[in-house]
This record gives sequence, C-alpha cells and structure tokens, in this order.
Amino acid sequence: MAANGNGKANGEFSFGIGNTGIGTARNGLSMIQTHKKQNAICHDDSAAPVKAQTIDELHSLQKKRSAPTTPIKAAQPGSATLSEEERQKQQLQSISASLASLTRETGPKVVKGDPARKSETPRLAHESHPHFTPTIAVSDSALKFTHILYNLSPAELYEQAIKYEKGSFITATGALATLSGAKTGRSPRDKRVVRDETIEDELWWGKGSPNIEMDEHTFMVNRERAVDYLNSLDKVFVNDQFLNWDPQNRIKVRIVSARAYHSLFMHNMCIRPTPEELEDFGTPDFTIYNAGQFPCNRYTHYMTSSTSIDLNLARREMVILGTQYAGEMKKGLFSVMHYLMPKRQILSLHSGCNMGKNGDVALFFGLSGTGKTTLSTDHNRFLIGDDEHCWGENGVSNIEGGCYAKCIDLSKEKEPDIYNAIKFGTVVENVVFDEHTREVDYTDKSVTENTRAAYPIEFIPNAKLPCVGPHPKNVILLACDAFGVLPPVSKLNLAQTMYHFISGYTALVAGTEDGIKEPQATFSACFGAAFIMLHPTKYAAMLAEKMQKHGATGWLVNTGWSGGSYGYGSRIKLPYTRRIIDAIHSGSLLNANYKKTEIFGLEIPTEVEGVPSEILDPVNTWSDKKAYNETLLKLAGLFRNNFETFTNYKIGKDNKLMGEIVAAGPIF
Ligand SMILES: Nc1ncnc2c1ncn2[C@@H]1O[C@H](COP(=O)(O)OP(=O)(O)OP(=O)(O)O)[C@@H](O)[C@H]1O
Ligand SMILES: O=C([O-])CC(=O)C(=O)O
Ligand SMILES: [Ca+2]
Ligand SMILES: [Mn+2]
Repeated sequence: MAANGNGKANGEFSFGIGNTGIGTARNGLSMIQTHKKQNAICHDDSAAPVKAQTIDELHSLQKKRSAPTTPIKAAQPGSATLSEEERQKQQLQSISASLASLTRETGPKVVKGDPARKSETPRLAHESHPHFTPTIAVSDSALKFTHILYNLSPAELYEQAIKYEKGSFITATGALATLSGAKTGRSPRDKRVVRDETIEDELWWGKGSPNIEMDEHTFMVNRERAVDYLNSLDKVFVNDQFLNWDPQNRIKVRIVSARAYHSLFMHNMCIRPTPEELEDFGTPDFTIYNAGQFPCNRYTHYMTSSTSIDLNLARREMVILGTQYAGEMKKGLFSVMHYLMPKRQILSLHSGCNMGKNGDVALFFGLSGTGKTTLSTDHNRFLIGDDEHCWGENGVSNIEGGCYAKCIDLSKEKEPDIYNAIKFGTVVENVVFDEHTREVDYTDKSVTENTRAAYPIEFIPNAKLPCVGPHPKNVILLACDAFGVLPPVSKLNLAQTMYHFISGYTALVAGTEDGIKEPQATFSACFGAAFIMLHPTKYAAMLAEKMQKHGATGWLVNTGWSGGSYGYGSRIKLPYTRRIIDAIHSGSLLNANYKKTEIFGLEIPTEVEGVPSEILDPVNTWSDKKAYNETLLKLAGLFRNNFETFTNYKIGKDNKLMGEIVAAGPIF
C-alpha cells in the first residue's frame, strides 16, 4: 500500500540527508537550484526537511494505519480463520441486522468509517454489500448510507464530539466536558417493560415496582422510530463491549447511539474488549438503540411524556427516546442484569465493592448519593467497582468497566483518587468551567446538582484488575439520613440487615432522578428499586443465604445528617465516615462495646478511633431533645408504613425469616 505515494510504507519515506544543494524532483526534472551562502540570514532550513512534498502527503504521514479492529491474529492461508475482508463483512452484516427495519426490505446501507473521510465514501450498495440484492429504491431513505463509527478510541471520540456536538469541550485536565441536554438525571417514570406471557409471572409488577408495562407492538413502534432516526443520520456510533468480569457470566452488549458523548460514556462504563475479543465478538446478547435526541410520539399507547426508555427482555433490546442522559444506558443494562443473573443463582447488587490487602471484601449498598463511589474509592484498598456487582458461587465480580462519580463539591483533598481520575478520556457531564482556562468549578450547580464524571476503572490507581474478589466479609448499608436521627454506624444482625436492605432508606439530596431537587425520605427496595426486575424478596432471600453461608457482618452507616435534620444539623464529615469504614474493615469495630438504641434497636459502638464519641449516639448532638424524639418517631413511622407491603411475603422456604425480619424493624 503506497500511502504516501512513494512506494514505501508510512514513516519510511525520507529525502536524502547529505544535501548537495541540487535536488531531484520525483518526476525526474531537476529542481531550481537555490544556492545558499554560509552566513545567509535565512535559517528556515536548519531543521530537517519535512518528509512530504504536498500538504496531503504530509497529513497522510500523521496517522499510522491501525484501527481498534485491526486483526491481531493474521489469517493463515488455508486455515479456518476468517480473512480480514470476510470478518469486516460479517461485522457490517451484524450491525446492519441490528439497524434493520423489521417492516421494510430495503436498507439500512451501513458502511464503516467517518462520512467526513472522502476516501471511504461508498460507491454502490450492492458493490460494498454483496448480500443486498440491488433493488430500485422505493424511498429516499433507502438511497442513503449510514456510516458506522465502530468502537472508536477515546481520542477519536473526542474529535467527533468537539467537531460535531455543541457543548463539548476539553477541560484543563483533559477531560471531555459535555451537556446531557434537557435531562440531567434518569427518568424512572418513563421506563417501560414489555409484558408478555413468558416474563409476566417472573417480573415484579404493580405498587412500588419500577416495571411499568407496555406491549410488544408499542415496543416495536418505538424501536422503529429509534431505528429510523438513527438510519436517517449520516453516521452512528456502535460500541461492542462486555458486562461482568466473571468470565463465565459475561454478557455481550452492543450500543448504537448518535452521539460521540454516548459512545465514550459507554466505552468508559462497560468492559472494553481486547482486539482479540472484539474479533470473536459475533452476535451481541443485548442491544441498546439510543435515539435520545429524538422524542417518542405521545400519540403512541403507554407514552405519558416525550421520553421513553423501553426494555424488551424477549428481544434482548432497549430503546431510548427523548433523553440524552447517559446514565439511562448504564442503569438500563443494570436492570437487564437484575433479570439475567438471578436466573443463574447469581445475586445482582446496587453496591460498591472494595478489597483490603488481606483479601477482605466489603460491599457498599446505598441509594444514589449515599457514598458508594466515594467510600469504595479508598486509597488504602483495592477498588473492585463503585456501583454494580454480582455475588455468585466464586465470590464477587464487577458488572462494569468504569465508575460514575458525583462531582458536586468534589475536592482534591477529600477525594483525591476521584479528582485525579478526571483527566484525558473521562467524560464530565453538566459541569461548569472557566471559559478561558477550562478549569472546572466543581461547586457550580448552574446546570444541575447531579454533575458526574465517567471514567474507566483503571483510572483509579489501586483498581483491582480483573475486577473480581472473594466472598464479602462486610456488608455496609449506606443511608444519607436527612432527618439526622440514625446513628453514624450500627452493627446489624442478619434480620436487621435484611430489614434495612428491603427497606432501602435514604433521603435523596441531589437530582439524580429527574425532578427531585429538595431532600426527602425515600424507600427503594434493595437499595435500587428503580433497577430490580423481580420481587425484592427474591434478592433479599439470596442475600440472606449468601451472608449466612459466608459469615458476612451487616452494618448500617449514616452518611447524612448529624446534630439536627437537614437545615439544622450538618452532614457528617467525610473523614469521620472514613474512620468508621476503616474500623469496619480492620475488624476493630466488631469487637467494640455496644449499646442498643431505642425504637430502631440498633447496636451502636461507644467508641470508634478517630471519631468524637459524642456523635456516635445522635441524641447527644441534638440540642432540642424533644425535637429529636419526635423526629425519630416520625422516621420510624415512615419505615413501618413502607414495610407493610412486604410483610405478606415469604423469604426462603417458610414464614420464619420474614417474621424475624419484620420484628427487626422499629418498635414503638
Ligand atoms: N460523610 C459522607 N460520606 C459519604 N459521602 C459524603 C459524605 N459527606 C459528603 N459526601 C458526598 O456525598 C456524595 C456521595 O456520592 P457518591 O458518588 O458516592 O454516591 P453513590 O452512592 O455512588 O451514588 P450513585 O449510585 O448515584 O452513583 C459525594 O459527593 C461525597 O463527596
Ligand atoms: O444512574 C444514575 O444516573 C446514577 C446512579 O448511579 C444512580 O442513580 O444510582
Ligand atoms: Ca456512584
Ligand atoms: Mn448507582
């Protein structure tokens, strides 16, 4: 291949060095001689001459031929290995099938590469895709090509974003700053799940459930809308990646999206295949069609807004319309895992996870903003993952390949590892930065309070790769209690752990879920009701069984208010919470002295190293004891009301455990 027109491969071409002053042009004509005097003023030619004769040639020197999809294994003649051409063809056929309309016969005509690169403009449909029978196009859309930008690298995605997506900028530390558009959090009320005979009895429906039904036909209407939208574009991004670091339970996912931002986000958040793994990728197990810029049609049945996030488990597909918030893809796939994994006796968890030097693993459960990412990212421990895990026969595995940290009020001093992870390759969403220096102001909430950074897990220096670990020793339930009445830490017995796991209490403080701006008490079963697919007691039963079998200890940690409710007291200082977590990890807290609280019956330690003892019992921090008691009773009442719906369910074989769990709640 004569990339630079001199018959040699890139990078090898050079002019002769011993310059005689007489050059020979490539076409053989002698060049005009420009005799240079020794002491001429012009020093322009003091540097080595550029190894190109034209601007185009110069530019062609800049990039070496290689793509993330370049085969590593050379095809052996006569062997079973596919030729590069054959493999690329299969890959395009697979993507073409993903994007196909299910009602029309023509199109899409997918072709690899950036439409801006002229050399890759396709000639004729049947030429580049022999599997398409040339037909007379019946619609204009059938005449056009859709270019596929397949598993681009972060650098390529930066360029795409900056060139074509308004609101994309490079920050002072090299991160890609983007805006997620009108939605700056998830839209749980716009999630729909196809209800068909096969899954009808398996899934959790009705009160408290995140699964709002839709029918197959409506799903297909939205799917067609998304696919048509994507095919109407000049180019779409396709990511083929994995979920779950447990090799035996790895899921292949394909994400088709219209924005470089979405592609880079998923590049960071899912597990990145090696070039060899990509070669053998084949057909994905699950596909997302993200047409987030385009709304759903409100005349469509089941649609109550312009946003719709539709899950079809039978088809193994998800469609996103009307929201560009990238977290929908991440959490949509998490929902899928909450369906697929329990079928294999693997528990899926909305938790962070880290491991000490001695192999002691801790899980950090908690709703959004309670500290999973902040506390699992611990300089003294190995990070397995910050948000989504599986607990199976052999231990724990991270589902994802990246972390998604809150950025509001982020500081280098308090959260150095997260702060330093915001560099080239990281996507920062909805942050505000200085127009000139591009320094991010992490305190600025002008766009949203739910500012976020998505980075590959290896950006954390002590990430545990591969992201798997042994069975957990500690199960830490995080709650950000805006009422300020839960103790900073309590030790839980198994029934209490289950009670608080099923309750899933916190007080949301930021707008991760679109619409919530003020703090309010929230109960979300399994600390992730928005993502679970089966009834909460199914997950709870698995957790109880695993904790019992592996002797894990449960803890309740309040990362929220102390000294009064929101507005009066203040949030517990992060360094104190970190000391508490340290004491859990080290085992020292297990052997501390405890006393039992009233109403909630929680065991609270009298001392924790590095933490003022008086804050350990919240009653001490309230100046108004009457207000404390009233608030405590109010919260207990909320817990009791919330738990009513669960009391009629069995956990495990008989009603015994559920009886114990109910008794482990507040008594008043
Ligand atoms: N005492 C504390 N403990 C933990 N986090 C605290 C504390 N005080 C303040 N914070 C802040 O609370 C936020 C916790 O957010 P974090 O990203 O860890 O949430 P998360 O549980 O991972 O939620 P999500 O599931 O939405 O990602 C961080 O911004 C952190 O700086
Ligand atoms: O999904 C999101 O947008 C952020 C997150 O981790 C959560 O809400 O649990
Ligand atoms: Ca997080
Ligand atoms: Mn989360």
